[in-house]
Amino acid sequence: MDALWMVLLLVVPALLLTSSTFVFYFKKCFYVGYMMILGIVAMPLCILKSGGRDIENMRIIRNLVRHVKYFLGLRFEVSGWEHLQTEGPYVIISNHQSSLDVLGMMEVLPDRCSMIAKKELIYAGTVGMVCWLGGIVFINRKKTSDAKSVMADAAKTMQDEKIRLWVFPEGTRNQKGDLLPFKKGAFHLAVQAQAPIIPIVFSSYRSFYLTKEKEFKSGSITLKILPKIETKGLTTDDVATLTDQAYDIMRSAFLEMSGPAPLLSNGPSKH
Ligand SMILES: CCCCCCCCCCCCCCCC(=O)SCCNC(=O)CCNC(=O)[C@H](O)C(C)(C)COP(=O)(O)OP(=O)(O)OC[C@H]1O[C@@H](n2cnc3c(N)ncnc32)[C@H](O)[C@@H]1OP(=O)(O)O
Ligand SMILES: CCCCCCCC/C=C\CCCCCCCC(=O)OC[C@@H](O)COP(=O)(O)O
Repeated sequence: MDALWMVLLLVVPALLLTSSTFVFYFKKCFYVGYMMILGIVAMPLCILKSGGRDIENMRIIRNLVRHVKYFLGLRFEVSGWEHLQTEGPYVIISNHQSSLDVLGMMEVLPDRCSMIAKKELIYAGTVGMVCWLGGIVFINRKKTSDAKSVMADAAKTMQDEKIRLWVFPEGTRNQKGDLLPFKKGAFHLAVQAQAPIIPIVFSSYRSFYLTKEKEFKSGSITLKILPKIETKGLTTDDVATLTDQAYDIMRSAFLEMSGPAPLLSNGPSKH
């Protein structure tokens, strides 16, 4: 009997831990489960601090999430901190590879900064509730007119309440080894708020995180904060050029940091 227990308690987990597929699912489940638990901790803290939905809750969220990287074996190296030393509102734009991006965001998230997210995220259990408490602006990606009016309100709030917003201009997650063409919302937002844009580029996750191959190893991620792009005096007519300008800057930084994209069957097209 004792021998059987020995096998169950030691040998089976040891075998499982040598399977990279098992490690992949284990780490992913751990990540979601642990973030849900952190959500339970965050909710009362946020409500006690500010009584409800408030951008100041992002400080609590940032502090609670920062250690999660250690459990997953991830390291972040950040360069260009000086570019975040900007007073007042701005729009941060970054590439979006996975829900793991949240860990990188929390490494660099400035004060009074929330995000734009798809509205489905509000239903993600305690994480969704915490997103709401942290002042995340939810948009319906399928209804451009609704998304535009929500973002126009957000531009006004940015000016009135000196708020920063983080947007993923690709509009969805992407692990193709290159950036997707940018949507224009982030740039309209910056022009409407007359606020600068600060691009942040995450290096590729492909050396440690491969969803198709079911691999999730330890790894290191570089976050490169790039110089701000001014929008003062720009109007709606300038949005297309501004979008192209930001795309070119971020794409070259991404390729430089991560190496060229792997060959794709139908390569990414610009806009
Ligand atoms: C403590 C523990 C708990 C853990 C606690 C975790 C906490 C923290 C987690 C947070 C995590 C967040 C992570 C979320 C991550 C996502 O949810 S990513 C997905 C959601 N985000 C986005 O989609 C943002 C980017 N998307 C956009 O900006 C898109 O432009 C929009 C607004 C959705 C519209 O989409 P679209 O129609 O497909 O796009 P697009 O071609 O750009 O626009 C169509 C036309 O509308 C125009 N237009 C677009 N936007 C506008 C605008 N705002 N004003 C005027 N015109 C506009 C365009 O110019 C274009 O017209 P033309 O120039 O062609 O004539
Ligand atoms: C309808 C349910 C929405 C997702 C539920 C996932 C539960 C996540 C729980 C813990 C993970 C913590 C990080 C949460 C933040 C995740 C944000 C995110 O990455 O959303 C996906 C969105 O950027 C793009 O989605 P699509 O690939 O375009 O679709």
